[in-house]
Amino acid sequence: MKILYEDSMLYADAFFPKLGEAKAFSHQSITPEHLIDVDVLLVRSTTPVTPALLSKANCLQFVGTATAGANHVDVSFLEQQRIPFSTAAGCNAIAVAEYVISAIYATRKKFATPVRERTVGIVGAGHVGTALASKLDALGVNYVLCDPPLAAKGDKREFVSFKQAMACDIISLHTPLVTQGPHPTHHMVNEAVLESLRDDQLLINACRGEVLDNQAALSRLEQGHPLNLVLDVWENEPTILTSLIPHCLIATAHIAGHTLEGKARGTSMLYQQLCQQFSLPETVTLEALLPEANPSCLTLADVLDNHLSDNSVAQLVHQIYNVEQDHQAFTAHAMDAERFRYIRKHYAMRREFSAVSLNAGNFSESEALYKLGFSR
Ligand SMILES: NC(=O)C1=CN([C@@H]2O[C@H](COP(=O)(O)OP(=O)(O)OC[C@H]3O[C@@H](n4cnc5c(N)ncnc54)[C@H](O)[C@@H]3O)[C@@H](O)[C@H]2O)C=CC1
Ligand SMILES: O=C(O)C(=O)[C@H](O)COP(=O)(O)O
Repeated sequence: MKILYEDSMLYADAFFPKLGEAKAFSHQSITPEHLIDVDVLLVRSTTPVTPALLSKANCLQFVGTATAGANHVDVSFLEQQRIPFSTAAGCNAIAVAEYVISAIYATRKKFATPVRERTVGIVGAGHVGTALASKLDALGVNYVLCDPPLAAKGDKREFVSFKQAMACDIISLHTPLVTQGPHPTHHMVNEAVLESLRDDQLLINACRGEVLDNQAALSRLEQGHPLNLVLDVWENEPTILTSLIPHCLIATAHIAGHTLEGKARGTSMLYQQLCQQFSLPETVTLEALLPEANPSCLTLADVLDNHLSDNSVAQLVHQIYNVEQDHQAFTAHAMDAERFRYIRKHYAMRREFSAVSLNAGNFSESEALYKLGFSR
């Protein structure tokens, strides 16, 4: 079996050579000729899987993306061609949720009300939205969920309307990019929605750039209306609207999902799916590959006051991941497509909270921190 995989798939060289002849490619140099005689194509979001790319594929039996989003793949074309396709659904949900938690606490001083007294409107209650909800629960922060497709499918959780979600103190977007059908998300946050936002709201977009009308946001800011933005994703990546960057409280290069665990899980999920698809035994496990975090253990007395104040949560969370550092790196130099790609390619992947165990001592709210994701 010939397997062609994108070179940014973490630990791919530990997994795929066990299944056949495995070869890496770079998204910038792949051509249709590379697909000749290939059985399996594995990508991340940087390789658009189009009819043109597959035009010379003569024996393709499986396409997989080691990502949650699939808007870079022409899924209906694969269906027409009867080529099985799989995503790595949920692989980086925790990573994105932890990015959002880090951002909420990094920007907290901009707002008069403490985080615990604000409500988060989570738009899209799938893997990421649910992981975020669970972490907010742990911290005692209120949230509401908005997900009309899930509500229509009979999900039993309580949902609010999009309008209600957009009235929340903090709005966090976690939908796929959908351009058709009853619940499109392309420019879901458009000029009219932006106009309805108050000065004391925070809008976080860590799903897909095109869900927020970037030009409308810039126009509003340039007209002098305050808009508190945290943007990890941008329209037209990597050729983004650079003039929007200086207006953002936090701006990053589509790295919310880039924890070591999130990327590794993406690769390992595709490995498992390939084994199933071709009835092959699974001989490699992710657990055996992940290195120990540094530090791998924190003692609470060193980092926290005696309760979960905003400052103490920020202090702890930011020891593991402070999104402000990614913001500094993103804004340190002039941005263009090359720089955007460079930052993503050389991103020093962070660890998830679960990689760190807490020595909680007598800390009264330690259970909340384990629920937030830290290990015991
Ligand atoms: N910044 C980053 O690094 C990452 C970005 N993402 C993006 O986040 C998206 C969500 O990821 P997951 O939660 O894993 O996907 P998911 O498929 O588990 O959940 C998405 C949810 O959005 C809901 N939804 C769809 N249309 C909606 C609408 N119009 N209004 C409200 N809800 C709607 C769906 O019903 C679904 O429950 C991905 O599709 C991807 O585009 C995902 C991971 C990393
Ligand atoms: O999983 C997704 O969806 C994402 O947005 C990924 O985090 C994108 O990462 P790359 O595939 O661009 O490395």
